[in-house]
Amino acid sequence: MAATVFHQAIGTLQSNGYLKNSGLHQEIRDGAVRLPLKGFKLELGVSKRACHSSGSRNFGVIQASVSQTSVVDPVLSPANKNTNEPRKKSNEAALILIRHGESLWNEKNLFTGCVDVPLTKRGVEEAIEAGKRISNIPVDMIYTSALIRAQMTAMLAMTQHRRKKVPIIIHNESEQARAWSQIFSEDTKKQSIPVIASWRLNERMYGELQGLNKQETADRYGKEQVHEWRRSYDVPPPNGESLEMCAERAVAYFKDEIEPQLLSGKNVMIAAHGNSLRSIIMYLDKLTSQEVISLELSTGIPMLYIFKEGRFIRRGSPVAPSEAGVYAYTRTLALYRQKLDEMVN
Ligand SMILES: O=C(O)[C@H](O)COP(=O)(O)O
Repeated sequence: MAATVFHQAIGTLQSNGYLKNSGLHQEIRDGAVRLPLKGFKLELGVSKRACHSSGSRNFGVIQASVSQTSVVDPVLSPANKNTNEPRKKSNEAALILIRHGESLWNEKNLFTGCVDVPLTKRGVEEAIEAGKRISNIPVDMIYTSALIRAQMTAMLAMTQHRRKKVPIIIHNESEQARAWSQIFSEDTKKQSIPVIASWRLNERMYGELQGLNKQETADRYGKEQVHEWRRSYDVPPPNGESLEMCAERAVAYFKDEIEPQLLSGKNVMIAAHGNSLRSIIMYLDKLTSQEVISLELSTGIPMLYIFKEGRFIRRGSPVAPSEAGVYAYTRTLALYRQKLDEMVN
C-alpha cells in the first residue's frame, strides 16, 4: 500500500531547468528529477501561482510528493520495534558539502580565487544558518580548504550542532606542530571532530583576474569572454586554472583522502568553494563537462549526499533541521536524530 511520506516545496524551477534554492541547482530532464532511491516514487507538480513572473528567471515552485511503494524503513515502522532480528550493520555515511558564506570580496563583486578573504557579517549569518540546517546530521570529520572563508564557515556552522562536539584543526605541517597540538585524553578526543585543511580544496586560482571587479572586467573584455573564463570547463582565465585544472586536484583529493573515510562509515562535512565544489559535484553526480557549465552554487547552503554501497545519493539541501525528507529514508540518520532527541529530553 502506498503511503505519502512527505510533501514539500523543494525549490524554484528556472528557465534553464535547474532548481534554485535547493542548494544544488538540480537538473530536471523531461519534467522529472532523478531520485535514485529504490521503492520510492517522486511526483512533481508546478505551482501555477508562482509561475513565470515577468522579468524573472523563475518558472514556478516545484512541489515534490514522495510516495513509498514497497520499502519500509525499520526505524519509522512501529511494527518492527519488537522484532528480535539482529539489525544489519549500516554501511552508509553522510556527506555534507557547504560553499562558504558571503566573503568581503563576494560583496564587492571581485574575483577572489585563492586570495584569502574573510566572511562578511552576512556570510557569518549564512554559516550559522547552514549549521542550524544540518544540526541533526552526524559529522565525524571536517575537510576545508586552506582559506579562512571556508574555515570560518565550517567552524560557525558547527557552533549550531546539537551533538556539541568540538571541531579541532589538525596541524600536521611539521613535527613540532604535531607534537605541540597533541591531546592527552581519550575522552576529550572522542568529544572532538578533526578538521583537516588542504589547499587542494581551495577555490580555483583565478590568475590575473584576482582582485578585479567582475562587472568592470565584463565591460572591458566583453560578457562572452568573461563568461567563458568563469564557466567554461577547459578554458583557463589568464594565468589561472580552468575548472578542469581545479577538478584535477580537488577531485583527486576527494578520492584519495575523503572517499576512504566515507567507505569506513565516517560522516564527513566539506566546507569549500564555488568551483572546487562544482568539480566535486561533477564527480559525485557524474555530470558531463557540458552539464557542469550550468551548475551554480549559492553561498552558505548545505547539500547532503548519502554514500551507500559505493554510490553517492543526492538528498538535496536540508531546509530545516528536522526536515522529513532527510530522515525518512535513512535509518542511520533517523536513529542518530532520535538519539539526539533522547539526550535533550
Ligand atoms: O573566486 C571567486 O571570485 C568566486 O568565489 C567564484 O567566482 P565565480 O562564480 O566567478 O567562478
